[in-house]
Amino acid sequence: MTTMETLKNLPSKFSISVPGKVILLGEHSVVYGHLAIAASLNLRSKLEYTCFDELNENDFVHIKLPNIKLDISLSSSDLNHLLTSLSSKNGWDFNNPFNVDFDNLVLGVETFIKSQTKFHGLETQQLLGLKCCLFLMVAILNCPNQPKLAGLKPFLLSLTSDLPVGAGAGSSASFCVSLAAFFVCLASLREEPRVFCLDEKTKDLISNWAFLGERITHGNPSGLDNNVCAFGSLIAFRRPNTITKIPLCSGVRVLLVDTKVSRNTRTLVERVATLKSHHEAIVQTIMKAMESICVEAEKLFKLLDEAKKCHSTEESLSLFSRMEELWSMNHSLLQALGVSHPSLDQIVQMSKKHNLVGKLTGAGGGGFAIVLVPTGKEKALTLLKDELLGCGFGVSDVELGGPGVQLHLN
Ligand SMILES: Nc1ncnc2c1ncn2[C@@H]1O[C@H](COP(=O)(O)OP(=O)(O)O)[C@@H](O)[C@H]1O
Ligand SMILES: C[C@@](O)(CCOP(=O)(O)O)CC(=O)O
Repeated sequence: MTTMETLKNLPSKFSISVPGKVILLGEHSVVYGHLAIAASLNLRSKLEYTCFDELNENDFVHIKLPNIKLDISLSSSDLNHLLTSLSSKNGWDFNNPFNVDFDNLVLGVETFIKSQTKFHGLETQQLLGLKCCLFLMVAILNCPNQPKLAGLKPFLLSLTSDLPVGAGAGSSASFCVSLAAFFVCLASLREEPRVFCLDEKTKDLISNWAFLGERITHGNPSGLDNNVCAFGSLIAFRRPNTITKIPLCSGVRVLLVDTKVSRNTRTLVERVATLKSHHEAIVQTIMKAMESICVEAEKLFKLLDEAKKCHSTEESLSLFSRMEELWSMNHSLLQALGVSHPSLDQIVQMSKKHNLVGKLTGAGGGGFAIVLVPTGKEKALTLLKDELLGCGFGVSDVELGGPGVQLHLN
């Protein structure tokens, strides 16, 4: 498979891949405008597009989402029905996702879904996935000033992911960025000149569209997840849209530990909002401390990069040890916000026994913990992995960084 940056015409088949992410520091406080640090993962989602020349009225848009066991067909008349359900009177512009009449468009998509008996009985994850998909399709492909949905050739969109759904590894952002990239690509290739270039400006547009998809799933997302999935690498992020790429010393590794406890990001973000409304000054103080941790960590990552480049092992080890102190403090502050879970605390304790440092990642309440893997601690890591597996947790040793959204010709 060839990775491309530019497409000059719409091929009959192509695919898009997008990484998952791991938040290293600053989850939750990032929702309130504080700094956070996150990295892309080497686990990816892959969206495959296949276009059909023959018109099949009953299977005009075929969407396969095997990770959430959803396989649906929309006929041409379903599509017309979907478009007539949209009640937004305001125009919006493909290049300006934030001008979209979000609430009314979502309402239109919901009305359409409710009107279709074939969608009755879908589970929450399936409904959310379908809602995101249809919303991004109509919002991106059917801007009132340049309607592009009518006149499309029938196509199959199939999206599979290496990422566990709903565990804090960014499956939802990776899903939304994949969809946004696909529809932005289709929209661009239907206009003269028919060129789609995956440059930084386009990645920003894709990320902003994906943010609206994330709003459907999460309610009040910070924007961190869609940005790190779109741009990849290691980034420091501040709401609404300040992104700083941090040079990534090669081979920064973390152990992802799956508690196998399911949780819901929206509920956890709401839990913190409630705590904040009850104890404004205290929660603000906790969040300011998280901000300071992230500012310090950003500096340490830069120093680590330099130390690694100079092969200064002693300096690297001392910087890793300071980073571990920051991770440990961040976990305790998240505990204070009420978003940890006994299984997450158990993983942090087990890591400590082996002289390693872990913390929760993402919304908390279950999902994943991450353990920092400094150079030279291989033996401790192996022992910890065995112990974690023995307790029924899942482990995967992952390298941080790697490309954001990519385009592939099959
Ligand atoms: N591979 C996928 N296929 C379809 N929908 C997905 C996929 N991955 C994520 N989603 C959507 O994202 C939601 C999970 O979001 P969330 O709970 O935030 O999990 P995570 O922390 O993994 O991002 C699912 O309910 C589903 O709607
Ligand atoms: C809690 C929060 O900071 C991170 C949520 O992460 P996740 O989607 O659960 O991995 C929310 C956000 O940034 O939108």
